[in-house]
Amino acid sequence: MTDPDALFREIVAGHFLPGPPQDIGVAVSGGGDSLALLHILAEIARTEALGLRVVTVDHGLRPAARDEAEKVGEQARALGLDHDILTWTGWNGEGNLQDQARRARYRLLAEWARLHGLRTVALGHTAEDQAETFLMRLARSAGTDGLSGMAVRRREGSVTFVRPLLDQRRTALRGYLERKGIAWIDDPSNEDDRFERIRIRKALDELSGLGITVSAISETARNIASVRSTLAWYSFSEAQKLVRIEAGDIVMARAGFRMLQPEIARRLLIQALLWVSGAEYAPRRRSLAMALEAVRSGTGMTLHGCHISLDQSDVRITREAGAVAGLTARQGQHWDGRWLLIGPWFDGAGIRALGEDGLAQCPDWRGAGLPFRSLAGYPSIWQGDRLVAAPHAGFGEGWTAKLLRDGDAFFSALLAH
Ligand SMILES: Nc1ncnc2c1ncn2[C@@H]1O[C@H](COP(=O)(O)OP(=O)(O)OP(=O)(O)O)[C@@H](O)[C@H]1O
Repeated sequence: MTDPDALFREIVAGHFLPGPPQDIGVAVSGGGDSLALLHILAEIARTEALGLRVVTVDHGLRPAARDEAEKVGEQARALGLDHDILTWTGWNGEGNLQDQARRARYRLLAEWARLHGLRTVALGHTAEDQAETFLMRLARSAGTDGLSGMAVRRREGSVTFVRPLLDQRRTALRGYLERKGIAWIDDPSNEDDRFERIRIRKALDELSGLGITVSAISETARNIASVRSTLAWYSFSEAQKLVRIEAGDIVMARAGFRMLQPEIARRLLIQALLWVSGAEYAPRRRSLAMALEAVRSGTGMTLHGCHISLDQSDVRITREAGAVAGLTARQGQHWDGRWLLIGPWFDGAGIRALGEDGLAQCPDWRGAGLPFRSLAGYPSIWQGDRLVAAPHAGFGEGWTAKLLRDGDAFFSALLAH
């Protein structure tokens, strides 16, 4: 009979080895899943060239959380590992708490990893987490992206999050901990019916009687993920043929865009809107459907802080001047998250959108090759009400605007999403 503990080690090790020696981070909440992950990794690290550093996020939401984090610290130290506690203090009492806490956690984990030079952070999600995520997304009528579930690996900037236990069952991991005599913490919010995830977890118990089991759902998520990869590949490949980047605009050949399958066109448009606006989320499905219809009928529209316009040959996605009208920045600061202005800075100079009023002062704007409407959303230098320079509209000497968003990122994001 196969030793179940050895099997866990083999499965987890397969995500990190073989390869050159490396140090990885392990995010441990103190719950059973992540604690099992910690101990399995520690066993692997005993014989392999794998360095571990452990981290716990204290969300500051429950008084006991600090204590629990300290307990994780004790376990880590007993294994001879360094442990850090990161504290989140960001909740303003508004919005979806669980969602905000999750986002903050990933942000803190990524910053922590960068600080310690770790390129990889392991997370303890299990097949149950995957099934719950799938059902939650089903409730929101998700498409292929959402129903693909969580990825085993997900890159965020220079840090990759890895979920080596994503195909493993929670009970099996609890069995591992029990065999080793390791105690874990049951988070009381795991019983709190106010949280959707908990209600879904309970519903899953019922559904499994109908054959809608954790493993069936996980397998479906994997099937859909495979379709998603195919769609992502075709989107990338079409983008290579149709898309060019002009200054800060995404421009797509109109005739080619018309010929795309609706799902591919949708993906290209989402990515263009995200790249131009810098937004974290895609627009809602309905808004996107309207935008695609507007492109098809040749009218264009405003969406997600961007303007979609058409001429004879192209579809252009540009920053909407109105969305950046109130944004200002000073020397050395980024404007609209993507522009840096370089030039003869002086006291009192500031950046803002060129706007129609600014453009009216740029007699040579046509020479720039960008439409009037686009140019209005580009950065310019002002001293009070006086326009000093508008690099994209050919106004003012000695100033350049450096685009900080990498054009390649547009194409690679099509593959990643
Ligand atoms: N407070 C935290 N500190 C560090 N890592 C965390 C924290 N919360 C969650 N994680 C990481 O994210 C993974 C999944 O998060 P989830 O919200 O399912 O955690 P959990 O319910 O606390 O479960 P677990 O039993 O895995 O610890 C965890 O396994 C762990 O790797």
